[in-house]
Amino acid sequence: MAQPARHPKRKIAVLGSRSVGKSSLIVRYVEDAFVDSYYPTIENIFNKCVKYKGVEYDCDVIDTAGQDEYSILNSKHAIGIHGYVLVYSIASRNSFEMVQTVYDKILNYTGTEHVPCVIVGQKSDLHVQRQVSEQEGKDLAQQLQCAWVETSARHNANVSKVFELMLGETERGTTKENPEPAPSKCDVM
Ligand SMILES: Nc1nc2c(ncn2[C@@H]2O[C@H](COP(=O)(O)OP(=O)(O)OP(=O)(O)O)[C@@H](O)[C@H]2O)c(=O)[nH]1
Repeated sequence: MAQPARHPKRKIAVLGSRSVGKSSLIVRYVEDAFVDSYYPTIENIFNKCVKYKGVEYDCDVIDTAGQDEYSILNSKHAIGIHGYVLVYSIASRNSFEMVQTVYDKILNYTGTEHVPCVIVGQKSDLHVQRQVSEQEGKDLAQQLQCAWVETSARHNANVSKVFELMLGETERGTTKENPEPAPSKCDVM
C-alpha cells in the first residue's frame, strides 16, 4: 500500500521585545483573528500546514514571552529550531534595537555564524507613530543577511508573506537529495 506523503516538519520561533505584536501576528496567520487587548505571552505553540513551492510543511510556530536586553535565551527557543522570526514595532525604536541584541544572543547560544531569519516590522498601520523607517529595516536585514518585511496584524497586511519568506530562508541550500536543513543546536563549551 502506498505510504501517505510525509510533510516535512519545521520549527519556527518568534522573538522580539514585549508588546510588539508577536502573538497578534501568529494568531492572524493561524486563526485569521485579531484581538485589541494585550495579554502578555508566557509560551504558546501553534501549528499550521504551510504550502511553499509545492511542498506542504508541517510548521510549529513558537510564540515566546517578550525579550529585553537582560533576558536569557531559553533552550526551547534555541535548540531544534529551523528559523527565527524577529519582530519589532515600527512605532518603537527600542524594539528595533532589540532585534540585533536578540540575534546576537541566538548566535552566541547556538555557536553559529548565521541562522535563517526574517525581520518583521510589525504595526505598519501606525503611520503617525512611526519611529523606524523602511530603509532602516532593510539595512539591518541586509547587514544580518536576513529577509525583511513590514506587516500589520490589525489590517492583515503581509502576514502570510512572513511565513513564505521564513520557508524561503530555511529551505535555502537544501536540495532534492538533501532536503533537511540543519536545526540549531546548543554549542557545548
Ligand atoms: N495598531 C496595531 N496594534 C497591534 C498590531 N498587532 C498587535 N497590536 C496590539 O499590540 C498589543 C500587543 O500585542 P501582542 O500580540 O500581545 O504582543 P506580543 O509581542 O505578543 O507581547 P508579549 O507577549 O508581551 O511579548 C495588543 O494590544 C495588540 O492589539 C498591529 O498590527 N497594529
